[in-house]
Amino acid sequence: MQANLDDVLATARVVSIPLRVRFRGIDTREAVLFRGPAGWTEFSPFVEYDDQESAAWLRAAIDFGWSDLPPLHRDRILVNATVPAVDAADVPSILSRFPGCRTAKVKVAERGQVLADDVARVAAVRRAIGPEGRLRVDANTNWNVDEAEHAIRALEPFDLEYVEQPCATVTELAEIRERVSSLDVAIAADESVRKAEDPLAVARAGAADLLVVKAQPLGGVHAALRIAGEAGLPIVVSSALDTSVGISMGAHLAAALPELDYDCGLATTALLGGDVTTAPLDPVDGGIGVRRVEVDVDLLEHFTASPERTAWWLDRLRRTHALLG
Ligand SMILES: O=C(O)CCC(=O)c1ccccc1C(=O)O
Ligand SMILES: [Mg+2]
Repeated sequence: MQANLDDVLATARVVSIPLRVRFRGIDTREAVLFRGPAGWTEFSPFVEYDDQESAAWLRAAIDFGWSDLPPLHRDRILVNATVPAVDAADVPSILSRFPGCRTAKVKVAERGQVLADDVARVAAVRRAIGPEGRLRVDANTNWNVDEAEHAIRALEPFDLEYVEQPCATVTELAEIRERVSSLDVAIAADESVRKAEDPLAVARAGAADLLVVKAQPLGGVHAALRIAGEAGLPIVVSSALDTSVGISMGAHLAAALPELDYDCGLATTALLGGDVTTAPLDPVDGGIGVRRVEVDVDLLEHFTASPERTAWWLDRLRRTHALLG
């Protein structure tokens, strides 16, 4: 499962796809697509990530394009709607992009907003999905322990399945988990897995009830599968605003897990204003299929990044590839 730089560059195409809604401060998503013997694959670390962090994303891309897949246990993955930190009034139109999804994940603790904004947004989502819907929130590390406790108590009446990464550190996660242990709200770790020196530290510390696992930052389907197995906690597979090619990587990871009790964060093509394939892995009836994706040359052309951005990405690809062992 080695791919030299020339193999990668031979088919590499850089795309720039507009987002339908601003998400984590960006309104355009850039990605490199390339093809290995096993099929199309994606390299799309966020632009601010350094080469060291991006190396795991390249390892993942090469793993998906150059190696066989592990045995799969399912051919469809139930997915959550992903609701960015929008105004409560915009919630119904966001949710309409996720047909059939029984679960919604809502971004909270957005910088520049206040708790009342989160309460209003979460209330709007609960109203839209009804009492049977499953509702989870993601704070992306943005609360300290006191803020997290205050917010979780304010949001708890809307019946939360879990709170994803309420605070930044494993120590803080352990403390907030302890403080809200009398409430029926689980604590999930995301950044403490995908950005950690040791992705298993949070599980070992007993600081989370479940783990969010993403294929690209963890070095690929095989590496993420190993980490999930060693963690011994329930897993939610999620993505990073990938094109359908990157989502396909996540879908195969989700399909390879022996147990999958939670809906996955793999419906995010619904937030993109376009895709690289004519058969996208968009959510249908609350789920996505598990299959590889063939790119469409006209769509690659349509979303081709500028010469400057293309040069930037190919340069990044070269530097990052040099870091692989
Ligand atoms: O999990 C989901 O519903 C979608 C993916 C998602 O939220 C996400 C997308 C890009 C970067 C970070 C995150 C995150 O989970 O924190
Ligand atoms: Mg998250």
